[in-house]
Amino acid sequence: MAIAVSARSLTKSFGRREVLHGVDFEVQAGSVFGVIGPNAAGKTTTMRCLLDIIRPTGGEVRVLGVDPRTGGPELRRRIGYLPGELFLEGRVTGRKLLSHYQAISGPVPPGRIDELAQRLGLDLDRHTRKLSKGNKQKLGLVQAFMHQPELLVLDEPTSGLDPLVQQEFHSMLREARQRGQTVFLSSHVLSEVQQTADTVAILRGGRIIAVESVAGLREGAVRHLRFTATGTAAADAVALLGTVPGAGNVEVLESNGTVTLSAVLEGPIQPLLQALGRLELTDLVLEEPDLEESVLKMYAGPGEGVR
Ligand SMILES: Nc1ncnc2c1ncn2[C@@H]1O[C@H](COP(=O)(O)OP(=O)(O)OP(=O)(O)O)[C@@H](O)[C@H]1O
Repeated sequence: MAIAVSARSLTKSFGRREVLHGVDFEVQAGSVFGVIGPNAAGKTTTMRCLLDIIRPTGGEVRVLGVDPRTGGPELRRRIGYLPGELFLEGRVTGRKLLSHYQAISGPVPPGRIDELAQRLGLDLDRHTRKLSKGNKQKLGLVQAFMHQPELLVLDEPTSGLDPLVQQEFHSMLREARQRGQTVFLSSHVLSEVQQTADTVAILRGGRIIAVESVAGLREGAVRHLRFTATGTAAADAVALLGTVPGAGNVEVLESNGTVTLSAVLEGPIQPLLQALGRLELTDLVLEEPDLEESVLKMYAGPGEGVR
C-alpha cells in the first residue's frame, strides 16, 4: 500500500536544544494515524515539519511523495491543516475568512462550507474575533476539511469542542477515510484516538516509543467481563475460566442456583467465547477494552513502572 507520509531519523533543534531526537514513522495512504503523547512530547513540532512551517535539523520527511521543503503551494493545496492554536483576530466574518482561505487551498465544492458549518453548529456570519474558543476550532476544522484534501493534518482537533460536536467531527473523519483521504492527527486523549484511528504512535520526549495498530492494542488490552450461568457448580465455572488464556482476577457469587463470575481478560476474546459456549448463560457483559492501561505501560520508561 502507498505511503502518504513518512519521517526518517527526523530531528529538530531550537537553538542548542534538540526536541525531536530521530523520529521515524510511516502513514499508509487512506488511513487515520493518531499521535498521542504528553505535553511537550513534540507532536506540534513534528506536524510543523510536515507542513514546512519549520524546517527539520536532520532526517528526511516525505508528504504525498514530496519533500515539503520543495513542495510549495502545490503541495499545500493537497493538505488540510488545523493548527493547534488559531489566531483569528481580523474584523471579518467566518464566511469571508473561509473564502479568503479558499483562494489558497484551491476549489471547494459548492455548498460544502455551509454543510460543514451546519454540521458543526457554526454561525458563519459572526465576526471571527468574537468567536468562542470552541467556535474558532470549528472554523479551523471547516477550513481544513472544505477542499477535501488528500491529507488532513489535525493538531488536537477536538480541543474545546463539546461532546456532541466531537461526535460529528468523528463522523467527518470516518467519511474522509471512506473517501480515501489520509489523516494525521494528534491528541492527548487516547479514547479519541482509539475511536478514530487505525494506527496509533506514542511520542514521548521527542521519540516515538511505540507504533501499534488500534486493533492490536485492543486485542492486547484489558477487558472486564461478567457472566451469570445456571446448572453449573461455581468451582466448575471457575475451572473452565481457568482454561482461557489471559483470564484472571476471578470473583464468584453463587445464589439461588445461579453462579455469577467476574474477571478480567488480557488477550483475544475467541477462546473465552468458546469456553462460555459450554455453559448455560443467562447474562453476559463484556466491556469495551480500556486501552489506557496498555498505553500507560508504553509511556512508562524502563524501570519507571506504570503510573
Ligand atoms: N519555536 C520554538 N522555540 C523553542 N522551543 C520550542 C519551539 N516550539 C516548540 N518548542 C519546544 O519543543 C518541545 C516540543 O513542543 P511541541 O509543541 O512540539 O510539543 P507537543 O507534543 O505538541 O505538546 P502539547 O501537547 O503541549 O502541545 C517543547 O519543549 C517546546 O517548548
